[in-house]
Amino acid sequence: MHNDIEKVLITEEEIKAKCQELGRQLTEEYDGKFPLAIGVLKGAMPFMSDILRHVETYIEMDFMDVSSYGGKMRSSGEVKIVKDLNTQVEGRDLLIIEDIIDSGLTLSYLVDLFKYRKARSIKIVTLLDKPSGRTAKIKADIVGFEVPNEFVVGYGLDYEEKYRNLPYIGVLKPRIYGGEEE
Ligand SMILES: O=P(O)(O)OC[C@H]1O[C@H](OP(=O)(O)OP(=O)(O)O)[C@H](O)[C@@H]1O
Ligand code: HPA
Ligand SMILES: [Mg+2]
Repeated sequence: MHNDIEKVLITEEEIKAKCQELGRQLTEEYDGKFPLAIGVLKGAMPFMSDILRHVETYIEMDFMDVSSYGGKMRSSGEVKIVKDLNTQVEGRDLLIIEDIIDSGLTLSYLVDLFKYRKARSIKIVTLLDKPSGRTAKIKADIVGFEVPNEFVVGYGLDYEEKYRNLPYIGVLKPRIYGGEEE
């Protein structure tokens, strides 16, 4: 698996330190508010698990499973709800947790949905931001790292459902996705 990676963009140590830093920031932001943290499956799972362990105030967790890439490298443009929340969001302070904002289509769909459901406030924390991929008008409130215009894998992010369990963020060798070898 590690042999499929051409280069590491963000190391395991850098991710750990960032989760600590952002967790502290969220503790200050949400102290006394009991927000609902919403993890966007499947990609946000490792980041959500690591960042929330550094949030030292009451927080509720729920999950939404949406998919638009279907394991591929380009968004289908259509966001599908695979699993909805179990929690009512009306009047709640929401914290959406994402692994990456690329085109922004997933998050703009979710933000619209939660506004329609009358959330009190909506904030977004994302581990990665790829501004060059953006087609929808959406911005995260908290960003871990900015990444270049490359397809990245690891720490939740997949290519054809593989590599989510890598502890770092990297770029695949071109032969893995059928490109030219370097
Ligand atoms: O900004 P966008 O272009 O919408 O891309 C970001 C979304 O795409 C990926 O999810 P995907 O649909 O691949 O589902 P997954 O998390 O199950 O891999 C990623 O986890 C984000 O949720
Ligand atoms: O760069 C990416 N990698 C993996 N999944 C993704 N979903 C949106 N962008 C990406
Ligand atoms: Mg995916």
